Amino acid sequence: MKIAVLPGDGIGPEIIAEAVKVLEVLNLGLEMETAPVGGAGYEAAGHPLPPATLKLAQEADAILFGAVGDWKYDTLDRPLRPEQAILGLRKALGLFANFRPAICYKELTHASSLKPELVAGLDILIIRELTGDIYFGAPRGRRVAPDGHFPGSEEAFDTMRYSRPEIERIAHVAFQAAQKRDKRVTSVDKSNVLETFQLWKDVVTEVAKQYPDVALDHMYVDNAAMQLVKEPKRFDVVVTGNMFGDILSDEASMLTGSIGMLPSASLNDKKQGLYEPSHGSAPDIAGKGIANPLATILSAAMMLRFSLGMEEAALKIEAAVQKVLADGLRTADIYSEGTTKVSTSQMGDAVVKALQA
Ligand SMILES: NC(=O)C1=CN([C@@H]2O[C@H](COP(=O)(O)OP(=O)(O)OC[C@H]3O[C@@H](n4cnc5c(N)ncnc54)[C@H](O)[C@@H]3O)[C@@H](O)[C@H]2O)C=CC1
Ligand SMILES: CC(C)CC(=O)C(=O)O
Ligand SMILES: [Mg+2]
Repeated sequence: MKIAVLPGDGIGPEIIAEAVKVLEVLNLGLEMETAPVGGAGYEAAGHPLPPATLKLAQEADAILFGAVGDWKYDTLDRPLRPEQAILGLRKALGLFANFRPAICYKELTHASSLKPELVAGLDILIIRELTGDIYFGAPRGRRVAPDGHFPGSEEAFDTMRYSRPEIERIAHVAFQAAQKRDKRVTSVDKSNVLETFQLWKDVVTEVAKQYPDVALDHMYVDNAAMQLVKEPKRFDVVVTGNMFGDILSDEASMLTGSIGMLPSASLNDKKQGLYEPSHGSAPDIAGKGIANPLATILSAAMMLRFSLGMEEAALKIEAAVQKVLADGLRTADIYSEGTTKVSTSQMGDAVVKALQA
């Protein structure tokens, strides 16, 4: 099994190092090859997604991805910005289905932004459509300013767009995921305002007829954002578009204690997948050794489960994460009084030790 390891920028290399440690100790015979991506790709090869990195990703059985981006690249034009690397990989590999499980470990109910009783036992699965919507819709651009200057500063536009097949396939993914869980799907849209999401709602409703065992409800995204903090346990599977899913998953992460706890899997129809934490490159804490590596380690577990068929090893990693939390080890983002604060690498070492026990 060949894994493309793409650490990226900011805390990317720090958290990926811990996930790699964890995979190595399991001795699964994985062949891991590292390549630069994002700002690191730009520095090494003049492009955030160098052709050699893309080729490695395309030929791998799975991709383990850190994060890309740094404020210092904000002045670059869009195709050269580090973030284009992750968008480009998602598009090139057809990774349309993004799974973001928001699980509140019982040890972290007090680290959540909500009252412990609201999040105890929380287990939501956000399924975000990942290759459509306003992040990819054409046309987009900036109008040339009257003085002929380009990019112009007069007007800018992006296009929100979904086609029926795109909505159908993500709806099937959501209903099939719900069948293995609590059999409830909430489809989040903005159909009271947007044509795109009227189509979304119609198509999801049609697809639901093929899954009579799953209960479907619809919710506007503004209300969903509110319900997530009011009564998060009312949700089981949430299915939504690319942008709403991006925003709601960051919000949901705070129910689990930290964005450093939210893993993700991005799959195509061949089950080839890219696995990354749901957070970004966190330039504000990069290089300090304080980032939480657990979202990345849990993403590696999802990789073993979804792309490599190694369920047992995935369960072992998840149990090891639970053990280190039960032992009271916490990175700064999930620290609370009475627990032991550890660094990024100490957290990774603790997971490794739990796996060896
Ligand atoms: N998939 C990707 O590569 C993504 C890249 N980005 C990029 O990352 C850069 C920073 O973006 P932000 O909006 O600041 O989002 P971010 O997710 O990087 O950080 C938001 C906040 O969460 C904290 N945080 C994030 N991950 C953490 C971890 N593992 N442990 C502890 N704290 C953590 C950060 O310190 C920061 O305070 C930007 O360039 C952005 O475009 C953002 C999201 C996803
Ligand atoms: C570059 C962004 C679209 C990445 C992001 O925020 C995400 O995937 O959560
Ligand atoms: Mg995001």
